[in-house]
Amino acid sequence: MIKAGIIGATGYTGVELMRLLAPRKDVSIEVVTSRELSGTPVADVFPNLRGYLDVVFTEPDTETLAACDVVFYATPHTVAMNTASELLARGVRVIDLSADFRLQDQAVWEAWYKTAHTCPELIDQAVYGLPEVNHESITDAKLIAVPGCYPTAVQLGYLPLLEAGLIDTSSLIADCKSGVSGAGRKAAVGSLLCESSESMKAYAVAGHRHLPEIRQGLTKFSGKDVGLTFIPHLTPMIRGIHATLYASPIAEVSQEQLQALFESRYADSPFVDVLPAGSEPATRNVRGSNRCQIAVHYLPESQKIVVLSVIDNLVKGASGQAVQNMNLMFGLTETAGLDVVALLP
Ligand SMILES: NC(=O)C1=CN([C@@H]2O[C@H](COP(=O)(O)OP(=O)(O)OC[C@H]3O[C@@H](n4cnc5c(N)ncnc54)[C@H](OP(=O)(O)O)[C@@H]3O)[C@@H](O)[C@H]2O)C=CC1
Ligand SMILES: CC(=O)N[C@@H](CCC(=O)OP(=O)(O)O)C(=O)O
Repeated sequence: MIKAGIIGATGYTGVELMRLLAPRKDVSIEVVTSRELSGTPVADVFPNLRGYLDVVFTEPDTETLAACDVVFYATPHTVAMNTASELLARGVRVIDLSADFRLQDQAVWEAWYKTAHTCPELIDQAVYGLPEVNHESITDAKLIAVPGCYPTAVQLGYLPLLEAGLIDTSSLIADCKSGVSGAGRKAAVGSLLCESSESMKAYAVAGHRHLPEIRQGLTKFSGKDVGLTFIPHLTPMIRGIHATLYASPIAEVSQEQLQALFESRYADSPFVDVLPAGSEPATRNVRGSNRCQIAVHYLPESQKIVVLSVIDNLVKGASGQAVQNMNLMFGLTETAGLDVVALLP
């Protein structure tokens, strides 16, 4: 039985971790933290978990958390970097859903997150938790940096093209849309129903903190510098990321060749579903599931490749991917507890 702790269990990703882990017979959720709701039973706040999880929120406390085999940080950026090293020193495996250990260049991280990194010595030890790329190293990892939601959708979409060296890397364009749960559960005017429904807008056009994370991954896949324009948009849905990715081939390509490339690259990836040629994936078809659905199109008239990639930001974009990493770290079946069909409608 794997003993698990969740720091920040009242946020959207924390609640999603509880939803995915509570029914499992091979995992026991021992500690769930919330500073605000310490002392309150989980089911009083989240009645969907009644009968599945009989624990009480507690204050985050290293001593209590150290009794776990694995601790998930479902906390805002800059929390994990202050206490993860104590847990690791006590033999606990750490899976961080925030960005504290995602960027390998400390200076770049500090520039984008606008603060000094308090635990730079762990940056090199952290494994970037994208199993479709780092499957082997995740198995041996003690500390996982779970990728961000946009970076998951964008990297999985561009990966086969970059590894195969098929596209011009100097001017990639990632046009991305997110549901409002991506902004977290904290009260914020922009997340109010009256502000976010019946409307759609781009944001962080001048620079979003996922830009360096995506660029870091794409550069590794291609072995070349990558020029990337990444524009996120807020859309009036709760869950979902839709990424439309543009690329120019450097030599002649065909739809059949691209389709075969994507299908063979993801043949052994249980959570990447390459759709038939001509498909137009929708976020609703991955809602609540850990799947990334991808369609690749070649447009002969403009000579552009367009990849469409959709995920649920809270599942493959965060908590589901975190559980996928846990499964690999503990030698379990990669799909354990994640074989869930998307919710429709
Ligand atoms: N929402 C999404 O789609 C995605 C989120 N992420 C990342 O996952 C992390 C969590 O996101 P999300 O669930 O949306 O966030 P929320 O804002 O919904 O929840 C944050 C949680 O962290 C706790 N918390 C806040 N500050 C601290 C602190 N200093 N120490 C301990 N606990 C703290 C809060 O509880 P309390 O204050 O009561 O302690 C709360 O439970 C973030 O880093 C986010 O960037 C990644 C990918 C997608
Ligand atoms: C819609 C929305 O606000 N999305 C968030 C990104 C989601 C997320 O939390 O990603 P990180 O883990 O990297 O922070 C944003 O743009 O800030």
